[in-house]
Amino acid sequence: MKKDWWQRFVNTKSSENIDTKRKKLVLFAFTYIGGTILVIFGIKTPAESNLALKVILLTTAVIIFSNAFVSYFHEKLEVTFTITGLSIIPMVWAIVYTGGHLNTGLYWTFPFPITLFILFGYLRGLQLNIVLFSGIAFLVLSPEQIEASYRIAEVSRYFAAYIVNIILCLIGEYYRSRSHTELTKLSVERQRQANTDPLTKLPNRRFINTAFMNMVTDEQFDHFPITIAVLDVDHFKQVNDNYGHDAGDLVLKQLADVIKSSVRDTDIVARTGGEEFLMIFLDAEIQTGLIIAEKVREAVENSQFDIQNRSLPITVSIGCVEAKTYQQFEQGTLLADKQLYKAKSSGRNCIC
Ligand SMILES: Nc1nc2c(ncn2[C@@H]2O[C@H](COP(=O)(O)OP(=O)(O)OP(=O)(O)O)[C@@H](O)[C@H]2O)c(=O)[nH]1
Repeated sequence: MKKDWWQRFVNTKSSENIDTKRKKLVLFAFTYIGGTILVIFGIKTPAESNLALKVILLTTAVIIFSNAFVSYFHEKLEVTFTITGLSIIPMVWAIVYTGGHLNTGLYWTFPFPITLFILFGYLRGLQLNIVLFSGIAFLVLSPEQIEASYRIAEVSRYFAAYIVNIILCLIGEYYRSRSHTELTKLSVERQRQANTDPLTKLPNRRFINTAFMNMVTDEQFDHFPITIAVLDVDHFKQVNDNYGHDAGDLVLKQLADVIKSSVRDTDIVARTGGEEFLMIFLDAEIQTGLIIAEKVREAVENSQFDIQNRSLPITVSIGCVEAKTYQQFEQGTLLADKQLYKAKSSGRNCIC
């Protein structure tokens, strides 16, 4: 909690989801369009003259169709992308080896570089494209080893066009990925600003009501019981009245540091109002919560608040309640406010 509280809560999931969605759409488009073409050519390829090609085209179609279908039922999309991506490579080699339909094999290799870049990103996509291209080059340059026969002029034009295709796809994917990263950073920074109190740099009320509330209501949140403690500066109006608003702001900044250094790293301290702070002690039943709150109260009482070459005495009152479930947490801040009111009525500089 003391440093970079935001790192604990930063949410890049929505941006990752957008990227995964894009890959998924490409995968489905590739599967349904590419798979249909494979089936058509698989059926058209005569079994007597080209059984191996027929089997490979139809088998790849079955793999990519069933892979896309199964992906509706599981979350591990990376596995889906890998299976489809890797099944493409031997199929392309087979097309080049046999020459494909009417010896047009080389022309059908052009859509695959971009598919690999989209499914695997620019780095792994480049590695897989190098593997794919090396295999194609080996086959094309070993005419005596393969069934297909390609003319020399056709092969050299093909290499030039295919390499240009890979380079353009690489450039496109690289800059797309870079702009996606930049946009994610920008969005994270905006989220951080929207959830941060500009004066104390602590989380603000918005953070508690949104990001933290989402975390608490998540099934995987296992930090109950928690103690909710509302802290309010005593007679803060007098600080403003006697020393000015800027001096009051300085006190609030120093106070934020004192509170943060008095609680545990796992605890949350937010500025939820003018001179009001909310502390959330995780894995702390009320007894532990009261001990931490007392530590905070004492630390504030014993701290020097240096304003205009003077040391101001500052005290705080704190209201604490325990929450064992997220439903209790929702009610917790209201109940803690009532406890705070009791502490104020009991003479301030105390905890209830
Ligand atoms: N400097 C400064 N003052 C603020 C800020 N937000 C609220 N305040 C002031 O905090 C003071 C709160 O005063 P009150 O609500 O009367 O409470 P109090 O004087 O602290 O008295 P008790 O809470 O009853 O002990 C007001 O003078 C507000 O103007 C802020 O961001 N900066």
